[in-house]
Amino acid sequence: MIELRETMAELLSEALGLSSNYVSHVECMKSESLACLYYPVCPEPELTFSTSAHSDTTFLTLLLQDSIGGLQINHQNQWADIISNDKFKSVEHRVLAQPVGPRILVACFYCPSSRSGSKPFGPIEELIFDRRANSI
Ligand SMILES: O=C(O)CCC(=O)C(=O)O
Ligand SMILES: [Fe+2]
Repeated sequence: MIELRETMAELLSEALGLSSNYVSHVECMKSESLACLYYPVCPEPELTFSTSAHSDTTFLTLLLQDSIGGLQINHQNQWADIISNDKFKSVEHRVLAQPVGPRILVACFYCPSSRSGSKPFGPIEELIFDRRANSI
């Protein structure tokens, strides 16, 4: 997972047009926690959700899931992502209950290091769009 984090940090940095070590350097995904999720078979999935709509507060979530399905994302809502200044949004998603299964997956949540305490994170300076400079 550590190697995967380093690779993802490099790819995310480059996708933002930043130097490849940028995300790693600011330590916004320095620590990770794993959750093993188990969704039992639901006899009446149309009456409920496995997980209601939400967006993760982590910097990045990676999922290793089986073939049962059910995860949905919402492209319509405009959620602000203060780290990448809206370039990467925290996508709203939910999980439908399934009449088959169980559904089993592992979620890895990447967060700033707990050792960085209350270190504030703001928009990446290089990504701040100056409307005044572009209005001429
Ligand atoms: O079960 C899933 O596919 C997603 C779980 C999830 O959204 C979460 O743990 O934050
Ligand atoms: Fe989630």
